[in-house]
Amino acid sequence: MSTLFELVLMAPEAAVEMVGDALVALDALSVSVEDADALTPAEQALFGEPGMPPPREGWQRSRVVALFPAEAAAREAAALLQPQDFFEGCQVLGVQAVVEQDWVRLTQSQFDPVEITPTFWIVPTWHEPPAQAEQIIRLDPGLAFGTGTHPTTRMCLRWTALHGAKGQRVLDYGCGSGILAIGASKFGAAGIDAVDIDPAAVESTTLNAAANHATLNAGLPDAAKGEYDLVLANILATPLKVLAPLLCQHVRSGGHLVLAGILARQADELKEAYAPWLALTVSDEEDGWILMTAQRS
Ligand SMILES: C[S@@+](CC[C@H](N)C(=O)[O-])C[C@H]1O[C@@H](n2cnc3c(N)ncnc32)[C@H](O)[C@@H]1O
Repeated sequence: MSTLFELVLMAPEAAVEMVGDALVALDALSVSVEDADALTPAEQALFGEPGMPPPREGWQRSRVVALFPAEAAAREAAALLQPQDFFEGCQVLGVQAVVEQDWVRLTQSQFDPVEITPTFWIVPTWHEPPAQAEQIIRLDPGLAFGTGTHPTTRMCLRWTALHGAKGQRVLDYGCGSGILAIGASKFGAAGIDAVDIDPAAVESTTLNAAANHATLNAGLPDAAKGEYDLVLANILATPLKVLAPLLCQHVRSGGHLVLAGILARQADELKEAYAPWLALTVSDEEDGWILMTAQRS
């Protein structure tokens, strides 16, 4: 039995779906949109009682509730969503612990093996791998962000599978569960650093790497050192823009930068942010999310 953490926010009608996608990208265990009757008295004080006109034009009188396995994950999601210009008007109402329940069983029932390519699969430990799987990442969802169920993670893994990583030095920046770093190891990377601002993610990456017999160094962001053949970063557009000089400086001549967590409509602002160092192009797209990549000359 474990405690779940609930992140509750209000969003403009036009952004509710995108906010939901972003929360899924941050590995919320579930995201639901509730109607106005679900507003607590405190929320009603902020947003008006049910039946009243919306506080602002275009606001949906409902709240978005996302469940996270850890408080740090819920607070990180809140911090990432709040300042996004795309989510302007989005207001975080709070993060709170909710009733204890057997969320392990809950999440297990929601995760099946995930196909990245016909021969590359993410397989929860309680499942048998499919017969055609040649490269397999064994991962139990819920320990940290990154289960392979979101398009952003899948696109990064697919890129690695298609391009290979044999003998390459790889940096997974914002490693979460370590899934991208472990994926790179399955394709021959040698010398992998996986870093995250969240110590729980570093711990989870270490555990998942051991379970997958992947050799890597997991640590906080300052563990990223020098130049890499491949830099993978699946975060969100705003932090990716801030991180542009740092991430580019880690790409060696001839090496690749692979970015995810970007909505299709954010492509131009990302290109602009990276233009002083690298020319990003859109390499893949799934469900409105894009993969942007660049090769250093
Ligand atoms: C969407 S998850 C991606 C997890 C995994 N790499 C994947 O592809 O599924 C983003 C991760 O980036 C981390 N993160 C967010 N901002 C960061 C920053 N400025 N520096 C390092 N890590 C960051 C978060 O803690 C989270 O684990």
